Amino acid sequence: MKVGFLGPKGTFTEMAATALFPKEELIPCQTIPLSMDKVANHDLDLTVVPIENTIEGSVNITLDYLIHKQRLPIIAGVTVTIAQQFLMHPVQLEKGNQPERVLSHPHALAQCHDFLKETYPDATVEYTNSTGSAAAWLAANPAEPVACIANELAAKEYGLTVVHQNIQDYSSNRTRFLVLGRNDEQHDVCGPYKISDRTTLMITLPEDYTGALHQVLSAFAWRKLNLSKIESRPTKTGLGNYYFIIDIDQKMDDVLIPGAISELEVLGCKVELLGSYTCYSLTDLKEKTEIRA
Ligand SMILES: O=C(O)C(=O)C[C@]1(C(=O)O)C=C[C@@H](O)C=C1
Repeated sequence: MKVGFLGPKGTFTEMAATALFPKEELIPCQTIPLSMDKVANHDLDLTVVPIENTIEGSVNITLDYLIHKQRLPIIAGVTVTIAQQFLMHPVQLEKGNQPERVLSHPHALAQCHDFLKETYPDATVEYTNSTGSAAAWLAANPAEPVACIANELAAKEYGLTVVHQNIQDYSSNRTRFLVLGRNDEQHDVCGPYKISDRTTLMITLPEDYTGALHQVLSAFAWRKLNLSKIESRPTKTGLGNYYFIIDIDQKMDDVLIPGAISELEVLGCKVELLGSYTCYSLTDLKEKTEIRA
């Protein structure tokens, strides 16, 4: 089986993909949308994509591409501890150079904002497609006084030195990833620690309907269906038009969730099922060693 991830080697997405699919062929992709296109075109069987981070919130590119461009079903979820490291090329360290620029993925740079402001206030930041691609750039440009933010896997992969460890501004830094597949195929995911089941729905409210969101939430509340996330994103059709992504803390059943969906449809809402799946966790494995003191 071919499983895509945001490449190159050494990204957090690769960590998530390796944990869920240790025996499968993992294929690095340049961007998240490209990995989703490849699943739709049958070049890949599955892809692993970041969806939500404890510090930075939703990964909008994933959510928007999933909703508007490639509606791939969600097969599984996995939460990973995110420990960011400040890396430099050993050649630069031998020369005693300070970094003039710091490269990384926008989410990784945002997760380390306080650290950068306090420790390297004069360095400019530059965005890359992933933490791994920032590390790969450093490896290919040893003469440049540049640092990057990436993980320990990337330091090993690209021969870089960890100058500062665990530099994220909050020790509880976690990212949740989704596994996306195709409608017509079933896949076994073998996660390290199962933590919960989830059903994700996309709900579009009828226009100009007073109290619509309240009624939507009531349909879940009186059935005692626990919601772990509710998120609004623009429909992209006009200012003020939103849809809601709702995560319910259980798998699709025969009675409660179908009942809530029917009730919402009677109210004029459009309800689409994005997936009903198991969530795994990698965070318990390294929790104690990776948290910043
Ligand atoms: O650049 C990476 O290493 C990624 O896997 C992407 C990504 C993200 O999109 O948020 C994943 C986890 C971390 O939060 C930082 C970056």
